[in-house]
Amino acid sequence: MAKPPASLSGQDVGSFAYLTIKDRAPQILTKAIDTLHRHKSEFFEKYGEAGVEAEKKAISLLSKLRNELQTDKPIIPLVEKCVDTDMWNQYLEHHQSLLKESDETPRWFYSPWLLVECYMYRRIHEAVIQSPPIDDFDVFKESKTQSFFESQESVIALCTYLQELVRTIEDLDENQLKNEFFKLLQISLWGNKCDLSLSAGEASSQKTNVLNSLQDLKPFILVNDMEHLWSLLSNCKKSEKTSIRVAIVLDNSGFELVTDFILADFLLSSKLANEIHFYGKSIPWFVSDTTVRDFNWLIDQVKCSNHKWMSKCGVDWENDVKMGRWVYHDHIFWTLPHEYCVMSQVAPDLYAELQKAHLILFKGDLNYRKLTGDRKWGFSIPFHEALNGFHPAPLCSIRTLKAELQVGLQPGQAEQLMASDPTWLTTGKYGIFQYDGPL
Ligand SMILES: O=P(O)(O)OC[C@@]1(O)O[C@H](CO)[C@@H](O)[C@@H]1O
Ligand SMILES: [Mn+2]
Repeated sequence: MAKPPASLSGQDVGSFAYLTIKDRAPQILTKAIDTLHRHKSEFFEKYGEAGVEAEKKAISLLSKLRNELQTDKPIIPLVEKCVDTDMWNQYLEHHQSLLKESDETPRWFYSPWLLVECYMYRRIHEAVIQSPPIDDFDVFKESKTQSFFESQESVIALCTYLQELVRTIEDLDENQLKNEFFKLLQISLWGNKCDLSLSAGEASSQKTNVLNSLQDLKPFILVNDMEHLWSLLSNCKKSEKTSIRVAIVLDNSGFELVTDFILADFLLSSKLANEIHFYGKSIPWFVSDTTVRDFNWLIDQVKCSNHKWMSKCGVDWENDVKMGRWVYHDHIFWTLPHEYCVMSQVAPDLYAELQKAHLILFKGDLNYRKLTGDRKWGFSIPFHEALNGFHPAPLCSIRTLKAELQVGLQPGQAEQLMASDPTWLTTGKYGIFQYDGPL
């Protein structure tokens, strides 16, 4: 197989990668510092003077990190011993060894964007865990919570819609069921517009009822493989398999996670699946990504709502978890900088787990970058080729475009988009359902 193309990187001045490292990353660090500041009295109340000292330490570590980034210093190894520290440091060494010839060292604006961006979030985590007793503080929790509360109206609309649908689901014919499936897939796609790292942690929520906008948003779906997903799951259902397992590799908490839960609930209620396995992050990640705490917090919030249908959803979802129909997993691989084509070597247990699924849905932009290695692929090379050997089970990326990377387009499609909207790759305005697997 030909060598894959070069990685996206901050070396390309003016590129989205470059601008993310130059502008968005320092803003995210500043916001994290500010959040710690604002919680000072809370730390004091909880831990006394030790809490205040810890807050100072975490802030000084984050300020140092911001300075390293802004002055393009070498990427240094992690120091605090954790389950993933050796793997991280080995990966950094590996990158160092690739550069031996040229006398370079891995640096913020020089190394692959995927590596340095993941590294920044891993260093934020290191700063916090090096600062006990506040070492389990999530600097992004507030933004995630805010994005959920600001989307309340949409959440209520979706929960009400779902409850009505589930009540009459037995009466739907094949075609109606398929239409509902497509609707909820699109809700989950557009839910991905609401991530917080693109807006540098500023509010990003869903204020309008997205159900009413689906028709208008259709032209913005650049690759639409929803039919394949329907064929796959409806054939599984017809073959009366004892278990149909769908894996959802989660992205953002808040509104997007609600849309994923709505889809998951529908998959079970329609018997298109009978087990949903969710994969989340084990540490705070890319501002808004879902951790187990966010997962449980959200179900709790939905349950405690005083809106009848919203709270019914929360009760059902909590029950799905209790009964093992919904299973949450985390694995350190999701917060390593590796592209997914090396998962079978780096995390064979996770790869084997994913192989058990009949379908894997990968939510969001970062998952797409890792699926395709975050490389400068041509716009029309096949998705299968960009996956570079990563085929644990039939899979589909559900993502709005927020990075200068897209494969599998029709010849001429990218050129047309570029002419009509030069920002098409990075604003989250366009989306895809891109499938790879047997047809
Ligand atoms: O994975 P998500 O939540 O859809 O997006 C993550 C993201 O905002 O982070 C990076 C910018 O910092 C971009 O790759 C991408 O747009
Ligand atoms: Mn995200």
